[in-house]
Amino acid sequence: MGTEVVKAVNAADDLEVVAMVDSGDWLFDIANAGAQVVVDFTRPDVVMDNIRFCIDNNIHCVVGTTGFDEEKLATVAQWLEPKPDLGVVIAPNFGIGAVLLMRFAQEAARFFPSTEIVELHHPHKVDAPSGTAVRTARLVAAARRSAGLPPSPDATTDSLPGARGADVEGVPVHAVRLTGLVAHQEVLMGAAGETLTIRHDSYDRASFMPGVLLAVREIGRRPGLTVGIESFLGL
Ligand SMILES: NC(=O)C1=CN([C@@H]2O[C@H](COP(=O)(O)OP(=O)(O)OC[C@H]3O[C@@H](n4cnc5c(N)ncnc54)[C@H](OP(=O)(O)O)[C@@H]3O)[C@@H](O)[C@H]2O)C=CC1
Ligand SMILES: O=C(O)C1=N[C@H](C(=O)O)C[C@H](O)C1
Repeated sequence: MGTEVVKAVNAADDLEVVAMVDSGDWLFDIANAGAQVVVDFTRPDVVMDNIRFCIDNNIHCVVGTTGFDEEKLATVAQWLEPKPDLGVVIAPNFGIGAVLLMRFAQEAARFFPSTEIVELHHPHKVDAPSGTAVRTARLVAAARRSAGLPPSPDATTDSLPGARGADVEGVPVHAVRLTGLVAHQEVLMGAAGETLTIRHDSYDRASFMPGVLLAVREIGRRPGLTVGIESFLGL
C-alpha cells in the first residue's frame, strides 16, 4: 500500500512526497522533511506509536492500518485533545465502493433477522478478520440494536471450532485467504423466503487511492479524530 500511495501522490499535481519511511527507518526523517500529512499503512502492532509521533510533531495523519478497537480510538482522541488544530483520520477502507457497502449494510440491517459477513483477501494479509469486516459487523450490530431486533435466530453451534466464524457483536464474520484475491467482502442478509447479498470487490490496490488522496487533501480542515471517510464523501 505504501508503494501505491507514493505512486498516487506523485501523480497528483497539488501534492508532494517529502519522505518515505519503512520499518527500521528513523521517524524523525518525516518531521525533518517538513511533512504536513503522514499516510500510514503499516501494521496493527506499530501504528499507535506512529500516530503518537505524528501528533507530538504536529503532523496530520491519514491512517489505513487496521486493528483499531474502541480503546485505541479513544486513546488517539485523547492524544489529540491538547492539539485543537490537528486531525487524524482512521479508515478501515478507503475504497469508495467499500464505504458504500458499509453504508448499505447499515441501512438494510434492520429489515433482516439474519446477517453474516464473508471477507476474502490475498494470502499475505496480516490480520483476520479484516478491519472492514469488523467495522461492517459493528455498524450492522448497532443498527440491529437501535431497531430493537432480537439476537439473530441462526444456530451458533459448530461441530468443528471456527466453522461458524468469529462473533463480532453477534454478527458472524468468516475470513477467506486465497491466492489470486485482492480484497473482497460480502454481506449476506436473510429473512423468510429471501436473501439480500451486498458485495464489493477491490481487484487492484489503485481502488483505495481516490479515498486516500481525498483524506490527505481534507484532513487539514478536519481537526480531531475522524473514523472512516464517510463524512469526507458527504455521507
Ligand atoms: N484502509 C484501507 O483501505 C486499507 C488498509 N490496509 C491495511 O494496511 C495495512 C498494511 O497493509 P499492506 O500494505 O498490505 O501490508 P504490507 O505488509 O505489504 O506493508 C506494510 C509495510 O509497513 C512497513 N512497516 C512495518 N513496521 C513499520 C514501522 N514501524 N514504521 C514504518 N513502516 C513499517 C513494512 O515494512 P517491512 O516489510 O520491512 O516490515 C511494510 O513495508 C494492513 O493493516 C492492511 O489491513 C490495506 C489495504 C487497504
Ligand atoms: O490488507 C488488506 O489488503 C486490506 N485491508 C483492509 C481491511 O483489513 O479491511 C482494507 C481492505 O480490505 C484491504
